[in-house]
Parts: sequence; structure tokens; C-alpha cells
Amino acid sequence: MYSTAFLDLPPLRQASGSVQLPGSKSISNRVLLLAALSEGTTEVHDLLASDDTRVMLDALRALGCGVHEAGGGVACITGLGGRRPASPAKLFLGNAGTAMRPLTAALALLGGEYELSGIPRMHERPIGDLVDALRQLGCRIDCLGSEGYPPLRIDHEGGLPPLRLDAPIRVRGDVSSQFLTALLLALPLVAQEQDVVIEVVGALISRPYIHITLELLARFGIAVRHDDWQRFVIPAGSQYRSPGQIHVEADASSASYFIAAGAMAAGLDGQKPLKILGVGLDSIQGDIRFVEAAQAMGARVAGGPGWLEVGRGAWPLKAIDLDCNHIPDAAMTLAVMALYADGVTTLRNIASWRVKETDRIAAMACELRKLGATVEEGPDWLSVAPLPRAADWRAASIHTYDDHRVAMCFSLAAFNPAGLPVRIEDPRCVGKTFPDYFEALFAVAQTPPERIPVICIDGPTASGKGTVAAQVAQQLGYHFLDSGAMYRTAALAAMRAGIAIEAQHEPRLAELARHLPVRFEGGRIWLAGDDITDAIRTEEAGMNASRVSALPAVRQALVALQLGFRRLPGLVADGRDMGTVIFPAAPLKVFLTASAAVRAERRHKQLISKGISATISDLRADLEARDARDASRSASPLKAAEDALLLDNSLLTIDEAVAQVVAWWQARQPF
Ligand SMILES: Nc1ncnc2c1ncn2[C@@H]1O[C@H](COP(=O)(O)OP(=O)(O)OP(=O)(O)O)[C@@H](O)[C@H]1O
Ligand SMILES: Nc1ccn([C@@H]2O[C@H](COP(=O)(O)O)[C@@H](O)[C@H]2O)c(=O)n1
Repeated sequence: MYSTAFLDLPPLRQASGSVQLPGSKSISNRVLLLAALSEGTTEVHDLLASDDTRVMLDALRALGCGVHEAGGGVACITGLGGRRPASPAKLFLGNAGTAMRPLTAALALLGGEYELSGIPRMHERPIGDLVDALRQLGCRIDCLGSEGYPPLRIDHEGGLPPLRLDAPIRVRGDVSSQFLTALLLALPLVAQEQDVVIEVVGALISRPYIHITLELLARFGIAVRHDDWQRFVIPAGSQYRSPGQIHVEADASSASYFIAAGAMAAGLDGQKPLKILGVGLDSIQGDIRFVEAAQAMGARVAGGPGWLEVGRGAWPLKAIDLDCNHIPDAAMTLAVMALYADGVTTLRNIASWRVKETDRIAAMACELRKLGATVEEGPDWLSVAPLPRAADWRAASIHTYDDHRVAMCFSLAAFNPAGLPVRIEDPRCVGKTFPDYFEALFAVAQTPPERIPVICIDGPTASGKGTVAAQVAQQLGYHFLDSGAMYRTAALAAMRAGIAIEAQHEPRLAELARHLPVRFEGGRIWLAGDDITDAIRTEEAGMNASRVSALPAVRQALVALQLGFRRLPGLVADGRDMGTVIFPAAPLKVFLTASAAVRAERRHKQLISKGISATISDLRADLEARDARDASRSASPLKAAEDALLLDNSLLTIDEAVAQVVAWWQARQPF
């Protein structure tokens, strides 16, 4: 997951390959609650690991359920099975509506004393209709802030009051279907002696989510009947029965971004369509009907159980005018696809967008306008005019409102025909449902290498290149290439193979370098099966690297390995010839220096901290000798590229040096 302040997406051109989607948030949290209310242990497979499931798991633990996270997306939940939950308890539920609503209903019907709260936005999301329905039953619930909004207090300290179950429980269905879901999940707790009836007041929105709820209740032994989605009957004698094992389907809403990417950029130039795994045409989730909307816009979609394949059909996409009530979450993706359409697209019946993670109608309109689009909005609709010419597009920094779906759907703007990058602010917000969304996107999206930004940081030994480059990469979410480590590894491999590092052995050394079995993984460096991270960091290894790197054939042999680091979303590369030879067209080149005295002192401190003794004067002599060799060799000598910016950091802290490089980078961005 990217936890950077922003993530710049370079312009993307194509999409291909396959993507495995994470589990559905809606299914995950419903299954967790049902397992928690059942007797016995339920093994939940393919559970979504996200912010919203994390708060639900934490809440279940606090309530006294057994929660064992076995790894690999498996969680074993030992339910209460009729026991009273631990009370009193304070539950923090973040911004997870799928935890706040059903837990409110279940805890109100179980007795005890609870406080349920969330992040500030959660306290702006209405819950009054559910609270009213529970109060009708006789439950004692207080809104601790504004009436009708969390935080809530359930006060059944003296035991559960007598519940009025004779009359139907009336709940509004036109604000959020989650209120009805919450009641459906919880009321079987009290449907013992008699049927419990729920009547929906107003038209029921997001009916597909109720379909998911009923399907899952059935998996846990509760057979709810309904009359045309307006009247629901939970039969007397209902008892939650764990199915033992249950698999969570992948998230159909998450599929929408890849369906859109496929519709815009897959199957081009004879490539295969984009394959989406984990959710298919047999899905129980309503958002699978996004497929029909994408097809209406021109996408070519094939699918089966648990898979979809999507390629570009009509281009430009076809504008649509669609009632999106059945696909409220995935419909946001259509708003960005509309930018690539042949006319104005209108999305209707989306009033629920206004009470989601943010006011999504306002948010989408504002951010689409930043990209150059003409957008109109109404209380429950949005219309988007396309950007037909490349020149109409603008590079934009997309504010994401702590809303995962805003972040994910705007990533699709990176396929713009103008070749403009798109900045996604606070990319971490995707953690709510799809923590590795951007990694998944980068695994299937392609762009010509020259469009992937590279920042080169070259300079003499111990000038701080590696330290600064790694931190700049971390701040930008870019990959990091320590090219010196490759020469160090080649030298070590030569020593281990018994090949002396001398010009006469250049062909053998080059052959060795060309097939170097080196792996860079999680900050460690592996040569074949051996962790050599520390072994290549000695002064001797540096000197050997300098000798082997002077051989042109060895340098040539390592070029492809270095170029391979230029991957989405970008790269920060440190070395001696990054800006002059390996990435000569890089958009930012920095030549980082410090005086020899300062560098010797820093290296001395570095070695001492690792328990390696050395004298400053020896170190200074060594690094000056190494620099002299590096600068005087014929092949790719150490020197500043003509267009490099010089940074002498002798008097700077690491943070100051990093901030300077990031500032130079930011100054060159179009946002
Ligand atoms: N601006 C700075 N102020 C203080 N210490 C620094 C600064 N920059 C780097 N250092 C420290 O100097 C030491 C050497 O830095 P680093 O290893 O990053 O240099 P390098 O140029 O990559 O070296 P090499 O050429 O050997 O790979 C490290 O211990 C690092 O923490
Ligand atoms: N692009 C590069 C990077 C490094 N070298 C040589 O490797 C030696 C070790 O590099 P460190 O950055 O890890 O100290 C260095 O002294 C250079 O000789 C290179 O040639 N080109």
C-alpha cells in the first residue's frame, strides 16, 4: 500500500495480463458478524484485509469473540452462540458503515452497555433511521453528538428491555440499504417465539446489497422471506448456524476499475484482453451489473464463474444515460469513463452518493472539472461531458476526500490521450477496500519506458547518494535503484568464482555479470540463495566494485539489469553514471557532493556504528583513490551530467538534502 502524501501516475497507454481482486468488503464484514453471532467456529477464507475489516475484527475481539487470523486471508471466528458479548465496551469503527450499522443493531438486541464511534466523517453519516427502528422496538440508544448520527451509546446495562416484536418494524429504505441490512442481520437474534417482520418505508435503494445480505443469511441458516423487497419476514425459531467454512467472493465494485481499464486500454495491438480473477458473471454482488453498463459504453466483456475478460470495443466509448441505483458504488467509475465517451453521459438516481464516505456527487464534479471536463450536478444526478481532444485535458492533482473510490476511479484518468500524469492525493485511502490497488494497477498497466519518470542522483563515494535517493523514493512511492550494489555484487561473485578482477579476464567477468543471479527483495540483496546485503558493504567490497566497474564489457553487461528497474510509477536511481549513460533523458538529474573531509567523517561514523574500526585518514585516502579511479576510467566515468543540478550537502542534514531534491522534482511537475 502507498502511504505517501501523493502518488503521481505517469500517463498510461495499455492494460494487459491478469489481476486477482481482493475479497468484497460488503461480504467480508457481513460474514464476520454472522460468524460472530453463530455457535462454533467459522473459517473465513479470502477475507479482505482492509481498514474496514480491521475495525470489525477488533470490535469482535473486544466483544469476546474468538478471532484468530491464520494468515493468507483466513480468519477463524468463534462466535458468541447465544452468550452475552463482553460489556461495557467502547468500539472504534473508523469510517466503516458496514461495521457501524450492523453492530449497532446486533448490540442493541443483545443487551449490555456500548459506545460506538468512528472518525469525524463517520459522525456525519446518518444513522437516525436505524436508531429510530431500534427505538420502536424498545431499545435504548442515545446519539452522543447530533441526533441521528454516531457516536452512539447503547444502554442496556440493567438487561435487555422487553421488545415490541408484534408489530412490523418500519425502516426507511431510501437513504441507505445498510439500515435494512443491519436489521436483517441482527433480528434473527430475537426471532425465537414468533416471526419478526420488517416493513420498508419508501422505495428500497441499492436492492442488490439486500440480496447479498439474504444470500449470506441463508448460508448461516436463516431463511428470510420477502414480498417484493418491501416486507421481510424472519421466521420464528431462527438460529445462526455456522457453515464451518466460507469463502468471500472478490469485490465486484473493485472489479469496476479494471473493467474500465480493459474497456479503454486492453486488447490493443493484438494483445489479449485483461483478465480479472476472483469475481465473475455468477457473482452474488449487485455491482457485477457494472459489466452491463461498461458493455453499453462499448466494452467487450466475456466471463464465467470467478473470472472476467475485458477488452476495448467501441472507441471512443459510447455516452450513456443510466439509472445507477443498482450499482451505486461502481457507478463512480462510469463518471471517469465518461471523459472518454462520444457525448454527454448522465448518471441518475445516485442520491446515496451524498451520504457516503464523502458527498460523492460534489467530489466527483469538482475533481472531474480539474481534469478539464464540463460537469453538471443535481441532487441525485451527475452529467459529464467528454474531453474529445487531447488538448482539452489538464494535468490535475486529485483530492480524494478520504474516499477510496474517488482515488481508485480517478486513476483511470491516467489513460488520457494527452499523455499527462495524474496526481492522486492521499493514496492510502484505498486501504478501506483495496490496500494494494495501485500495485495491482501497475502490474497490468503499461506505458513506454520513456514515460516512466526517473530521478538520477550521481556523485562521489559517501556523498549520501544512497541515503538521499532511498528517502526521495520513499516520499514519492517510487522504486529505488542502488546501481553501486550491482557492481559490488559482480565483484563479490567474481571473487567467489575465483576470477581475479583484472582486464585480462574482462570477457569472463562480463559473462558472469550478464547472468548474475542477483535479487533485490525487501531491502535485502541475494546472490543465488545467499543474503549478501552486509557482505558487499565493506570498504574492500567498494574498492573491488570500483575495479570491476572500470571494465567496459562488465558495465555493458549490467545495463539491462539497471534499465529493468524503470517500472511504474517511477524510479530514483543512484550511482555514478545514472544521468550520463543509463537514463540520459531523465527529467531530473542531481549531482550530490560533499567535501572529502565531510564524507570521510560520515563514512567513519557509519562504520563505527556497525562495529567496524577504521581511521578517518585511511578512509579519506580510500575514498579519494576510489573517486579518482571512477572519474578517470574511459567507460562511463564519474561526472555530473551537463543538465544535472549540483547539490553540495556538506552543511546539510539528510532531511534538508532530501527536501531539496523533492522540491526540485515538484517544481518540474505540472500540478
Ligand atoms: N546530509 C547528510 N548529513 C549527514 N550524514 C549524511 C548525510 N547524507 C548522508 N549521510 C550519512 O553518510 C553516510 C554515507 O551515506 P551513503 O551511504 O548514503 O553515501 P553513498 O554516496 O551512497 O555512498 P557510496 O558511494 O559508498 O554508495 C551514511 O551513514 C549516511 O547516513
Ligand atoms: N552507477 C555506478 C555505480 C557504482 N559504480 C561503481 O561501483 C562502486 C561502488 O559503488 P557504491 O555507490 O556502492 O559505493 C563505485 O565506486 C563505482 O566504481 C559505478 O561505476 N557506476
